[in-house]
Amino acid sequence: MAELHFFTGTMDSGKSTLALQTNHNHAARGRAGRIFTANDRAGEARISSRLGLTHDALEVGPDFDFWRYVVETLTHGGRIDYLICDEAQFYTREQVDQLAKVVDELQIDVFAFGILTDFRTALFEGSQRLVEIADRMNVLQVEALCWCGKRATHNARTENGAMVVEGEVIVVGDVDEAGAAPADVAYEVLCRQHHRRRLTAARAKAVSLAPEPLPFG
Ligand SMILES: Nc1ncnc2c1ncn2[C@@H]1O[C@H](COP(=O)(O)OP(=O)(O)O)[C@@H](O)[C@H]1O
Ligand SMILES: Cc1cn([C@H]2C[C@H](O)[C@@H](COP(=O)(O)O)O2)c(=O)[nH]c1=O
Repeated sequence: MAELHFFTGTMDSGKSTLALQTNHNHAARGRAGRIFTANDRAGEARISSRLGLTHDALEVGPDFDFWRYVVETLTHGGRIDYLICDEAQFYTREQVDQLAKVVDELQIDVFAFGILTDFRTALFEGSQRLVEIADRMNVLQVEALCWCGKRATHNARTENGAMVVEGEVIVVGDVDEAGAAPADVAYEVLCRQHHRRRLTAARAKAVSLAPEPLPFG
């Protein structure tokens, strides 16, 4: 039986790497797949992992119709055994419903990968629908870590180094490299406590280096 799988984790937890590994393993056994992504950092129609792997992909815009694409491909003699769907948080609710229909009506496996919540801690539309209807939801085993060493569960956005909690939901970006100058817009994974306190690694360092107040009054 085909299934709709949803693999989730914070940014930088290995989702795109797993997406490309999944594709590799299925393709190696002669199965025919299609790879989709939306707004990848590497640019349109590319899927990229921080481990250095990249692959061509089909770009999913807001009007893309998975059901129509698959039916038209099959009608024209193409073969599809599975779909790899990266950055699935950016898909619309309707597109996730189309993926479920592809699984149920055409017996094609779908492997979807995406972050669950945005920088404000609200569910993304595509991820919410995947949580609601996926056959299996898997949290990635490689844990991204907060600067304090605890498991990171939240994706924080920074603007010129300062954490923000208001703004556009979709802003493509990357996590800052340790020690590098902060990008205009970047992301940092944090545990809930430090996300709640807006305590990024840079701010924690600045606070710890601040001189102790003199013990008067
Ligand atoms: N230089 C490195 N050596 C080993 N592992 C790395 C290196 N750089 C990145 N990684 C691994 O790659 C993961 C990020 O993979 P990626 O697929 O890009 O994540 P995601 O798609 O979830 O944002 C990191 O959590 C880390 O485990
Ligand atoms: C939290 C958050 C993230 N994004 C963007 C930033 C990246 O381009 C992707 C996540 O990619 P990854 O492969 O999981 O690292 O999503 C966003 O647009 N809005 C957000 O709130």
